[in-house]
Amino acid sequence: METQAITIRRPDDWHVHLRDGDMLRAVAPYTARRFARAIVMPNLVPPVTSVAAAEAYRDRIVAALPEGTAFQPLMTCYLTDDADPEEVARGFEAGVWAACKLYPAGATTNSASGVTDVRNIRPVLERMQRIGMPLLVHGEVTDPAVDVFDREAVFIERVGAGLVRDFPELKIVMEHITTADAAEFVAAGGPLLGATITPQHLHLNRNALFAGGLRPHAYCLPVVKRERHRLAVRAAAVSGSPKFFLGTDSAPHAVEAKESGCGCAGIFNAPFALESYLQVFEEEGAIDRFEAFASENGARFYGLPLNQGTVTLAREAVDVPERVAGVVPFHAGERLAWRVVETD
Ligand SMILES: NC(=O)N[C@@H](CC(=O)O)C(=O)O
Ligand SMILES: [Zn+2]
Ligand SMILES: [Zn+2]
Repeated sequence: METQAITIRRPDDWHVHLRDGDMLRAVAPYTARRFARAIVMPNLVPPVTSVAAAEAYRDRIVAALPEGTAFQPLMTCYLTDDADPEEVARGFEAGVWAACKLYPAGATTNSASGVTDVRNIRPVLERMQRIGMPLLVHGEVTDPAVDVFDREAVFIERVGAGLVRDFPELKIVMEHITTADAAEFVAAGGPLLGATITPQHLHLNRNALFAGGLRPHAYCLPVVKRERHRLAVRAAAVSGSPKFFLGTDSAPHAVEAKESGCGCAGIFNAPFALESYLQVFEEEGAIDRFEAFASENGARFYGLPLNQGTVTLAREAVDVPERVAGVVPFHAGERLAWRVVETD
């Protein structure tokens, strides 16, 4: 008989953009109502590069949530060319930072201060390797000669493979993987190499960008790819391998910033993320592997305890509104098959 409901251990989101100010207050509750913890991206303006800035941001996140919300933001350090190994280690050892984030300069939203050449951060990476601090990677080259759709695969060739070779004891997460190349690279690596997977890269291929006209709300980075890549990423997500885990990359932008002559990259998927992922696991005949992907693999990779609470989803249709918190959510106007009915 068809599964009618599923209860899983309370999940974590291993990659989210909570933003700041009014946007933070508007969107953070959607992450906190579902996830016990989240790895919070540091690409604010200015970026979160110091321990003091991370602590202040963490306080603003907690203050943005309803009183008594049990949600733990896990902060990250935005690496720049002149990142200081001492500051990085100090923040990690003090329990402020859970990881460092590598943005190749210019690769994505608010990455202008990112790293221009990984050789510039070798001392930081050596230190991170020594203290067991994970490196989270936006894995795209920025070379304008490289086709936008090839930037992840070329990053693996030019940068990723070297990182894994030169830092064999460093925990590395390839964030928001989008290609068969990335899925294979991660699967072939050792246990210290993992990857996060977003809902949009499981649902959409690049046709979605042009379905009946230009679709800014399907635009994120890395951009969605060909169908064969979507299928490879789906296969990785449902494979049962502990190397792949949930990271929504929920990345809200104001409607005017998306629907523009030069629209921002990012999809706001926090409100219905679990419903969206579960639909994919069901389509792939892998409902029994959903809990590991959502609630276990990431925590084990990071070396953190598993959560205690649970979330229950039932087979009940839910209509995704056109706007949530004033932002267009992923799946806007669509009907999803599963609904969260209980969290405790
Ligand atoms: N994913 C996106 O398309 N956008 C993210 C940045 C990122 O994760 O690369 C954002 O901050 O808007
Ligand atoms: Zn990114
Ligand atoms: Zn992101």
